[in-house]
Amino acid sequence: MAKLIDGKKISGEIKDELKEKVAQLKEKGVEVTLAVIQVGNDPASTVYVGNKKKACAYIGINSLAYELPEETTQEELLNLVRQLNDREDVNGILVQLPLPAHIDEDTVIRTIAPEKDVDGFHPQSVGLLSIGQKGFVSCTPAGIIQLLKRSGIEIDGKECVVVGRSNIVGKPMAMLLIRENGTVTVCHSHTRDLKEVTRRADILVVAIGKRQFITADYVKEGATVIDVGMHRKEDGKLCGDVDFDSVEPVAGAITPVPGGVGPMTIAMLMNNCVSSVE
Ligand SMILES: Nc1nc(=O)c2c([nH]1)NC[C@@H]1CN(c3ccc(C(=O)N[C@@H](CCC(=O)O)C(=O)O)cc3)C=[N+]21
Repeated sequence: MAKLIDGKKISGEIKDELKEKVAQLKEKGVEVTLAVIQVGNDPASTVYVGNKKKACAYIGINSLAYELPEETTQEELLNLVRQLNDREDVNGILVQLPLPAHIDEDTVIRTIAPEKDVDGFHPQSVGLLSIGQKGFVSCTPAGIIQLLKRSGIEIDGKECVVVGRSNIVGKPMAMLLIRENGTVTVCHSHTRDLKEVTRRADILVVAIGKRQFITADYVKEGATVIDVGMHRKEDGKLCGDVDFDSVEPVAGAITPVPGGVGPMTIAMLMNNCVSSVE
């Protein structure tokens, strides 16, 4: 029986800490403001954006919501980002991804002022992370480090295996685990014997985007398993990249979906907003 890593509870603790910080800042006359831009009305994006607004309201962060139509041109979006860059009362800017196909995400991300890049997606933020200097860190991997630390799971000296090499999860996850003195291996679609590699992991982080792909035979007895995936099943329920029922009996600790990594992503976004004014 694995220990359940409760992302909902831990994210709640972080949000309460941030609420206190924001109240103290308010006493000094400092406000925290996040601008969230959504282009089009993809239902999943609308749910996430709604969750972000709710978290802002709870903590006491002002949120400005920009809901732009699907037909918005790249230049119109860039102009809005530039306006927000120039506004002194806006501390953080988040452009919800994915964007419609006629807009180049990379150009949009590069246009966000690095000091307002609360997603940690700007090349400057990524560069600072890779040389171990202060900057915004991508929220999902930052949240995973918090889950491990606050669950008393040591990273120092451990075999850490990350499955997935995306710019927003896999790569920054590897960087953060290195920073914590883990021994890190990154696997991806060209990895020859995936199972052989994942079975070495003391800490296994799975971000491959394949529903319930990781089964017990990929996991060493007692390993910590972190599931970044999110898929909706035919019955409407959410599940991850890890087959929870298969892996849970062999793992030492495991995150559920929902209630694991997802809520931590939002808590770390809030944390980045607060540190953008500090
Ligand atoms: N610029 C940008 N930044 C992002 O951080 C970003 C994004 N674009 N695009 C989409 C992804 C996805 N994402 C999630 C956040 C919270 C949950 C979350 O709270 N999940 C809940 C369940 C939510 C539900 O019930 O649907 C859970 O796992 O317990 C999930 C996914 C942020 N993203």
